[in-house]
Amino acid sequence: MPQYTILVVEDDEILGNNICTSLQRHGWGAQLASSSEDALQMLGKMHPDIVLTDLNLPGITGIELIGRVRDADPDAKVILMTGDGNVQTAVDAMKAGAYDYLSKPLVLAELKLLIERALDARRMEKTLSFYQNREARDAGLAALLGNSPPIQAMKTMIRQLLDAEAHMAANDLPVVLIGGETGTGKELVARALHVDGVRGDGPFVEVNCASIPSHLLEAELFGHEKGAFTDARERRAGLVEAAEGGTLFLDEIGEIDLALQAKLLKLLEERSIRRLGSVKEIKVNLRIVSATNRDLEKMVREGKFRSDLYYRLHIITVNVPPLRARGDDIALLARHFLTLHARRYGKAGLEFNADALKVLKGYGWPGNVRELRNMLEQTVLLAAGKVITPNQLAICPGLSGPCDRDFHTLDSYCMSVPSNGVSVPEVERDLVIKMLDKTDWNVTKSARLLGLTRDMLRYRIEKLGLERPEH
Ligand SMILES: Nc1ncnc2c1ncn2[C@@H]1O[C@H](COP(=O)(O)OP(=O)(O)OP(=O)(O)O)[C@@H](O)[C@H]1O
Repeated sequence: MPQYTILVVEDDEILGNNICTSLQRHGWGAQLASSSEDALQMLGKMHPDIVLTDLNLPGITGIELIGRVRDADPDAKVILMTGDGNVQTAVDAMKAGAYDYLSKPLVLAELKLLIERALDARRMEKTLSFYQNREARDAGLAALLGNSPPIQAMKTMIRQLLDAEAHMAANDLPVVLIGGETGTGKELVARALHVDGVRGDGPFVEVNCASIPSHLLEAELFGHEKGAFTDARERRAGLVEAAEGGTLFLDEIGEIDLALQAKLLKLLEERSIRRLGSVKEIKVNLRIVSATNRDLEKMVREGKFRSDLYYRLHIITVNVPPLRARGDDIALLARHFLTLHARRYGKAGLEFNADALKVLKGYGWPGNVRELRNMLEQTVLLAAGKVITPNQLAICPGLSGPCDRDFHTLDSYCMSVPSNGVSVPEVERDLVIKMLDKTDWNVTKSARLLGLTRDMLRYRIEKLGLERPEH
């Protein structure tokens, strides 16, 4: 199925069919409507990316149709084909909300270029609205709960940084590297820097460098020209361009390979990119924040991470403390997530008893805040009464106390073999779900921690019919 669809509205059937054939030859889906009325009916079923309409149509005119399409499907881009070359018509079309216009007789190469541009714009808007919707759900620093000394010290440092940045030029903000174990809240910190900072009105574009295979990451980041590689059927802007005026958050920066590291260095140094297959430099104006749970210094020593990139990335470093070092914040966060999940599952009034709080505080939390949140979801789901006791907490009692083990070791500690037998497929399912929860459905990371390849894990996710739960 073609990735993009175009609805052509043209009452001259021969011309309309010719346009559709030409568009299909470029790999786009195209359908013909011979009147505006037909087009409006097809709109609901087809949800085209682009509506290419003639001006002079019987019944509803092309200009009127533009407004109707904008009302019915605001995401579709409308291009008007005008026969008269009249400037006023073009102005009316743009006022009505057209993306652009073309004069007849059509030059197919021009039409193709215009459609590529409109598709680019549409893709970019989609990306931005996705990120902006996500962003709207989260506040800035206020969303980072916790009053323990290490969290307070971190928040103070962030506030000082934001204060200093308020007096700086927006395109001169220092690059920030956020460090900390998995699940500590690095992404929340990155969002806080964005939302509470001078670029708060711009987009926040997050790229998880670990979840995109490295051969695709470059194209995702920098975009590509048509034909730059086998699958590059369209010209596409990358996520760096999508972050223009806002923040580019490179999560799990330690996972990118050395070749791409060189390109990132260029972005940081020259603030410009080149789409794959293009010779044109595009200047970008954005703030770069990155995060990692890896020891980048060690990676530099081992030759796995470029030292020049490392020095560029960590001009300012924010270290997010592990949950086990946050004392009373554990109880505060636990109560917060208990209330949150209880509301979701319609189980108001849940509370921990004193022993449960003691167990929570004494546990090592290798998966940090994410583990606490996920664990409590299960607790709430299974809770029969109002009071949560230690045995309702899905943590391994043997792990109470500081924990410095990795996931592999941890899970092997959690294994017990019931005397009435165990089903291996069930264990497999359980293990996959637990690991995906632990990594917030980061397939690459889960695969690594399970000792599988990404494809093997993907296969299992499909086979087991697993879907990421909505939060
Ligand atoms: N201080 C906090 N207050 C409230 N929620 C928090 C806090 N810290 C983390 N969380 C929540 O815990 C979860 C994990 O946080 P986040 O994704 O920011 O961690 P991370 O360090 O970026 O993880 P990873 O290293 O795996 O990418 C999220 O749901 C986040 O909202």
